[in-house]
This record gives sequence, C-alpha cells and structure tokens, in this order.
Amino acid sequence: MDHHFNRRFPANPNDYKLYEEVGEGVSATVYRALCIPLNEIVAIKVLDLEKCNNDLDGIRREVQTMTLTNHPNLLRAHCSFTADHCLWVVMPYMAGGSCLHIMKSSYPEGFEEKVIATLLREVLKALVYLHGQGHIHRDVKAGNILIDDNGAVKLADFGVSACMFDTGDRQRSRNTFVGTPCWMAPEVMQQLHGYDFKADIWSFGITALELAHGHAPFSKYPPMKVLLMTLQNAPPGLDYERDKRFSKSFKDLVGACLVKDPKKRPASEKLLKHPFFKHARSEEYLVRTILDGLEPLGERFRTLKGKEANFLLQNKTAAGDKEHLSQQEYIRGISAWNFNLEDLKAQAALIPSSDSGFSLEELNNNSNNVLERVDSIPQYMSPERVDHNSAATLAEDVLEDIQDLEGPFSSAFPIRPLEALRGCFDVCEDDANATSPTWKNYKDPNSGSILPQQKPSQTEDLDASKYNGDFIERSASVPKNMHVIGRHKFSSGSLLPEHVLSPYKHIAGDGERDDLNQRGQNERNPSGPLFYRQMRDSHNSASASTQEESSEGRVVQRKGRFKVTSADAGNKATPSANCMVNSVSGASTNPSVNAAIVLPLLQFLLQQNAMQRETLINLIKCLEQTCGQQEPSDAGSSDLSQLPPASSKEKELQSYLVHLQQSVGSLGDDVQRLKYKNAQKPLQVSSDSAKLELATAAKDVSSPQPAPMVDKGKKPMVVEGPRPSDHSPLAVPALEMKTNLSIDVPALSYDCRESVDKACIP
Ligand SMILES: Nc1ncnc2c1ncn2[C@@H]1O[C@H](COP(=O)(O)OP(=O)(O)OP(=O)(O)O)[C@@H](O)[C@H]1O
Repeated sequence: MDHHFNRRFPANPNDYKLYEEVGEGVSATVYRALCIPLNEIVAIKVLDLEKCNNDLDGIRREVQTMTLTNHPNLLRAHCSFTADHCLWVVMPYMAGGSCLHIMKSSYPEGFEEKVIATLLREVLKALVYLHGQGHIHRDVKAGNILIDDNGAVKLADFGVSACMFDTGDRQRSRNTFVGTPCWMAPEVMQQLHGYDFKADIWSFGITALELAHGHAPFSKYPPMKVLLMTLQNAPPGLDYERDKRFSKSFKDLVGACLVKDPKKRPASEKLLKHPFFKHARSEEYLVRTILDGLEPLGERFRTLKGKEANFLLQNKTAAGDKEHLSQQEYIRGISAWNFNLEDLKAQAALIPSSDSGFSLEELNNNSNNVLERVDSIPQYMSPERVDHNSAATLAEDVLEDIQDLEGPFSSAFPIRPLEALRGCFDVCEDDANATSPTWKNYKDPNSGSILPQQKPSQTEDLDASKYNGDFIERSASVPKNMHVIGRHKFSSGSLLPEHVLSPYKHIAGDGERDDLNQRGQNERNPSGPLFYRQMRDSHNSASASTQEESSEGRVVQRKGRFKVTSADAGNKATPSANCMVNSVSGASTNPSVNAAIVLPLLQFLLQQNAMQRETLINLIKCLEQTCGQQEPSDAGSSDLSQLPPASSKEKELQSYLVHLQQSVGSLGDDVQRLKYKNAQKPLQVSSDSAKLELATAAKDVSSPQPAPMVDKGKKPMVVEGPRPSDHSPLAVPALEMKTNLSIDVPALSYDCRESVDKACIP
C-alpha cells in the first residue's frame, strides 16, 4: 500500500503551493504542487465547478471512487475539498504523465511489445479490482494510464465510471452513452441491452492498439464516423503485415478483447492469465525504457500545448471553416470539440458505400471491412437510432429535472449549488474510511497485501445518491445545459480556474500561457473522453441560447464526454430503425419504403416532437416560477393542441402523414376490392365452366361433337386489378400498388432523415 496514505493530507488550499500545469482534461486542470505541511510533491486536479456544465454527479462519483478505491494500480485521491468555486482533488504526483503524453512526445509510433505488456498488465489488474467491486471504468485509454517516476502504473480518471450495483437513476446510467468514441464498445453505442464490465474489455483492446500504434484505430475520423465504423465494420485488430513486429500472443489478446459480442469477450480476471503477459516486465523496466531521458512533465505538457495551439491556429487560418476545425480538434483527440447540427449531419452523410475516407491501413482485417447493410444486421443499430431513442428519454430526464426543481430543495440548489456541494466533495481518506465501512479487503495478487474492498450496498448507494450527486446534478443541469458561446458552441468553456493560484497567472505571469488560455478554449488535453449531451430544440423556449441559435441554427452542444441517455425498451422496438439506418448510412438506401414501416415512424416522430415541445413548455414554466417571474405566458400552455406546428417542416410532415394515411386507407380499400373481385372471378369461371360442361355432356349424350372454345375475351382465369393510383390522393411520384403495399417514395428517405435528425437532435 502507498506510504502516502498513512499521512493525512490537509484539506486547506493554503497548505498547498501550486507549481506548473501538468495536464488539462475536459473538466479540469492538473498542477504539480507541494503539500507544505508534509513537504511532499502532489498533483492537484482543480475543477471549476461553475464551469463544469452540470456534470456534478460525474464529478462527485469520480471523487468518491478516487477516494474509496484502494489498489496499487488505481490513482487514489489523498483528499478533496472545495475552495472558492473550485474543487481541489489532491492525489499522488505521477511524474511520467500519461502514456498518451509519453507517446506524443517520444513514441509517436507506439511502444515496443514488452512495454505494452507491462503497461497493460498493470491496467488489467486495476480492472480486475474495479470489476470485482462492481465498477465499470468506461474510459480506459492511454490518456488515463499514468506512470510515476518509479515506473508504477495507475489507471486514472473515474469521471465516467459507473457502479453496477446502483439502482434507480444510477442503474439507468448504465444505459448511457458514455466514453470516448474511439474506445467505446459497440454495445455502449448501440444502447440496445445496456452494457457491463465487458465494455471495459473492449476499451482495453482498443488501448492495446493505441499503445502499439501511437493512436487509437479510427482516431482520425470524426466522431459520428467512428461510431458508424465501430458498429458496421469488423473489429480492428493487429494487422498481419503491418504489425509483424508483434507476437502472435499479442494479436490473440487484441482479438479476444475486440469481439463485438460482449459475451464472447473474456472477463478481466481471465484475461490477466493470457500468455501475452509473459512478455511483461518490471516497473524498473519501464523507467529504463520509456521514462529515462524524458523532460519533466510540466515541460512536456507545455511543449505539447504549444504545438497544439500552433496547429489549431494554422488550421483556423488555413481551413477557416468550423466543421473542419472541429473535426481536426477531435481527430487530435481533444476532448472538448464542438460542432453544430450541420456538422453532425455532414458527418453522418460522410458514410457512403464508396467511402473514400476508409483507410485500409487503419482498419485491420481489411477483407472484412465491407460496409454491410446495417438493416441486415439488426443487432447493430446506427447512432442515429441511438439519438432517436435518446430523445424520448431526454424528454423524460427533463421532466424529472423539473420535478426535482419543484421538490423541497428547489430554492436551494439551482441558486446555491456550491453550498450544497461542499458536503459531498470535502472528503479525505479518513472520512472515506469512516463513511464507507463496506470496502472489503482486497488481496493484491502480486504483493499479497490486503486492501480494502467495497461491498456493494444498494441502500447506501441510494442514500448517497439522494444526498450527493444525482439530485444535484439534475437540478443544476436544467438551465446550464443551454450554454452557447460565440461562433463555436463551447459546452465547457475554459476550465482554467481563474481563482486558483495559476503559476502562470499569479506566479510567473506568463503572457504566452495566458494567450494560450484565451485562444485555446477548445484546446484540451488529448486524453479526454467525450461527453455528449443532446440539447433540445429551443425554437419556442426562452432559454439563454435562443439568440445565438436563431442566428446560427440549432446547435448540438457537447462537452468532452459523449453521453446520450438511452431510451426505454418500447422505443427501441420501433420498427423505424431499418428505415433510418438505410437513409443515413447511404450504403444501402432502399427507395421503396413500406408504408407499414413509414407510418409508425412518422407518427413516432410527431409524438416525439410533441413531447419535446411539452418538455420545453414545462421547462419555461418551471424556470419562470423558479425565478419568481411572471406567470407562464400563453405560449407556455401545455395544451399542445392549441399550438401550431413548431416549424414548416413539421407542418409538411403532418400533412404528408395525413396524405399517407389517406393513401393507405385507399390502397387498403383497393386491396379489399381486388380480393373481392379475385374471389368472385373464379366462382364465375367455375359456374361458366359448369354450364359448359353440362351443355357438352348433354350434347355428348345426343351427338358426340367437339366442345366449343371458351370465349377468348373473357380470360376467366387471370384477373388483372385496377390501377389504384388513379384514385389515390397521395401525390407522390411513381406510386404503385404492389402485393405488399409498398410505396415508392424516393423523396421520403430524405424527409425521414431530416425528421429523424430533428426529432433526435433538436
Ligand atoms: N496525478 C497526476 N499526476 C500527473 N499528471 C496527471 C495526474 N492526474 C492527471 N494528470 C494529467 O492531467 C491530464 C488530465 O487529467 P484528467 O484526465 O484527470 O482530467 P479530466 O478532466 O478528467 O480529463 P478528461 O476527462 O479529458 O480525461 C491527464 O491526462 C494527465 O496527463
């Protein structure tokens, strides 16, 4: 066990002296610092709670997990406390920095196999422990693997970890879309059945590739494309030709982790026994091979930041367009990239069948990298489907938010969230031990030392979530979700705490640094995961974003982490998936849309629009009440029937739906008529035939003569139906009735896509 933990770290900012910045994440800045009373160098992660964009629950969870976990391969917090409007998390200083940083500065092509095996083994030990405790890390990647100057490897960043034993809201969070797209397991993207520990095993496999190549597979593609590629393509792996330098056992390990079916992935404990880890070496080996000769972390960080700033500046002037820039930011792994709806659509549309963006070099198992028809693999749904489903749940979330706001704490939390937060963030080891007696002992397989382990307790979790984050997060999240700044939409904004003793601002007064801060609000540490929270359409809302949105169109706000809450099962069963997938993937768009599929889809879209509008109306009402303003205006009426359709598109859709309904009705009539006619004709024929037969028989009896020919004009056995389009009110081209009632509506797939976008990403 770390000797640090025998000492008590003070929970007072005056007891720490902040030095240089050594890291920056999507939600925090990390400083090297001195703990004055203990004369010990530490790292302090400073989160500006006012700029944390409401992910307070995530932060609380991270701090809690960091304080409670106790494993040599997990970065544990010494203590945490609030200072002014910032949260300080004091932790051991990992002088080597993250593996990503090390690769960026010295190993751009990735590490050698023994180094990888050593790193991965340590990470896997951490995962075995976490999983044993019922936690899913959900953000395993090189940027979160830290090394100290002795070569000790620790997995960090529990910002998106989840507890499998949680209930209620927390349980539902396992159906959330959390992580960083490149590392994200398909089932996390799919949102079909939730996910479990195996999601970490996928990320672990991706991290293995990242350490081997210096970057994660697909990392050069925009996020939407990464999602689609992860879902549609064969899993990435080590290539036979390109990765000759790696052993068969490494390839096998990666192959075992990167299986799309999570059930077929090994558990972390089993994986730890994989022969690949025979290549692993000691901590000293890491010191000798990758740490030796490295510049101090602060210097490296500064150099990398400078490069990033230059890169962005060049791209800004060279490319000029925000989509390009946003994608560049993402490609470079920066967490806080931002884009608007148009970007998103463009990205989704970037996935044609003749996808020029596919780099076979990037994609291993090339022969399998055929863009399959998504609708032919029903278990893999597109991210659009994810969004589609999410919309309903998001609406639910907001309604719940509103209920929370109306609760007994409504006056306290939205107005003074920091006050409320103090109680949940001010923790140190002793507190943690005192308040968490449920952590059982853990036996480190290596050292044999006994470490505390957590015994899952549902009651405690429930209580904790009531008291701590869940309520707070949702209460505070409602109004703040609407941040829009400038031309790009920054969800997190600059995370540099102004009130913290910045070595640059207050000590060194480094102008360059200040300049970097100013112009690089979206320049984030590449290690950050992505948190994506959908924003609702604010057409009719009086939200803070209205002005900017009206000038720029609807905005998808996002923050570092990609998070889309999942929809309920009922929505997932909507038969609309195939249609949407077709229309978006573009790989196999089928213009023939079955009315039975289209109608429920359109109805569902309308219903969603209505729900979203209702949510917004409630939100407005609630905000007005909370702010003590005037009574809700007429526009705030929740009676949707009184409201005109929100947009011309919606009107169009509505009238189109009516047309379709009429058409289907009329087509149905046609079918009935035809059926009836069909049923009648053979009867008529058979009665005609019977008459003929009788006549022939009578003639046969009297005089055996040849039977008369049947009148050719009658065509008794073939019935040709009427052309129904003549009287169909559906004014769409190429409408024709087929036996399965399918309607050729070439324009519909486009309309559907737009409508889906609208419903999903308002
Ligand atoms: N204890 C530490 N010692 C040294 N460097 C650290 C330490 N903790 C974090 N860092 C550095 O700071 C960076 C950002 O920290 P961290 O990942 O915890 O922030 P974050 O806001 O959670 O980031 P993100 O969410 O984007 O991953 C890390 O990638 C790492 O390089």
